[in-house]
Amino acid sequence: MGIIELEHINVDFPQKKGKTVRAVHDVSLNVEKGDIYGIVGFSGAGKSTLVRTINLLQKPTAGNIKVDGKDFIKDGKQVISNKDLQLARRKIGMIFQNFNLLNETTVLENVAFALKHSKLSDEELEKKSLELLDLVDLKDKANFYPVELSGGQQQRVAIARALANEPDILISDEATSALDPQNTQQILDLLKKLNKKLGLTVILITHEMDAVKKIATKVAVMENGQVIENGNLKQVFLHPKKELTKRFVGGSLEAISTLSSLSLGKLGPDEAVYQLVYSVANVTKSIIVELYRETGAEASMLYGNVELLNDEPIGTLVVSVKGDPEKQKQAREFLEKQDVTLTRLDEKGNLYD
Ligand SMILES: Nc1ncnc2c1ncn2[C@@H]1O[C@H](COP(=O)(O)OP(=O)(O)OP(=O)(O)O)[C@@H](O)[C@H]1O
Repeated sequence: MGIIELEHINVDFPQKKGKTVRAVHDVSLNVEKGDIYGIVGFSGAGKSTLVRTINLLQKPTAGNIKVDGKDFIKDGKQVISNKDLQLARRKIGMIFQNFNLLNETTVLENVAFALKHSKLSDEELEKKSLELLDLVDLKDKANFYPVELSGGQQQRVAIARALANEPDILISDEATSALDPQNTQQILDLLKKLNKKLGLTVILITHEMDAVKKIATKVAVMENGQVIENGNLKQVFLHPKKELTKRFVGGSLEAISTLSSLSLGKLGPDEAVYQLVYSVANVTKSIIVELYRETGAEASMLYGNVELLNDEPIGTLVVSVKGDPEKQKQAREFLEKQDVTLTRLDEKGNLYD
């Protein structure tokens, strides 16, 4: 049993003249307790609308929703009372791209605000808020105002506030999108720490595959309101089935920027660029050397990197293979037989089509 079970969810928005927009279309997802579940897709894919159904900030038009064993929606109808929903929502924290902090109050008061419904005394409230700030390493900023903090620090305050009611689930909606790479890394590290330390289940909505690669255990790719591919991160990353997923996986920002800085110019008919993604543990021999030995085709390396995908080393190589059409064919056949995910790229690092 998953902590979040979504079955056949539709979300329709009525438009003028009786038309409707289907923002979420027949989505089923099962999130297990302790998952860091990445949901990726371009802007407008339906990510936010989908996750807002989890706590019924957005009511679905059809489908079933069950959270922590409790039915929220059955056949598109709310079956949880509003009072129970209010309590259940406290166990689902949310953080957003723009932090949503109260700028006229201190960091400490921002966190304490989330506990205003509790019966804690002022003293207990302050103690608990300081503990939460300690958890995100910001105890020393308790009396600062949000504007006096960096973006990354403001997001950490938002995380402390989201944790005030000891939620089981934290929904992060593009929480790192407005941050620079260093602050992004800090927030991702913090989410992973909270996942490990508190057993927090995290839903990570993002348009950046790089964020998902760093911490997610599972991933769902959305397009036009639908989940087009989902599963274990490594499985999806190493064996993407859909073109869009390949684009996200292959769209390693670093590889693309390296390729564009090389300014290769239009590729000739005797040249092809390939991206190879593989598990370092499985591929021990040099594919480039073997390629030459087997086919006589020469490959030069344009980009190479090893990164940790959820703590497992994954290699990415971008190579340019030169040779006449017959050699190209042999080279491609050889590469396809290897234990790698092969994607052909154009001179700018985009998918070749
Ligand atoms: N309240 C609404 N009324 C009408 N259409 C809406 C509404 N909310 C969202 N949509 C539409 O639903 C689709 C999905 O939007 P959604 O915000 O969920 O996408 P997203 O993947 O989260 O993108 P982004 O990252 O840009 O928010 C879009 O086409 C959007 O225009």
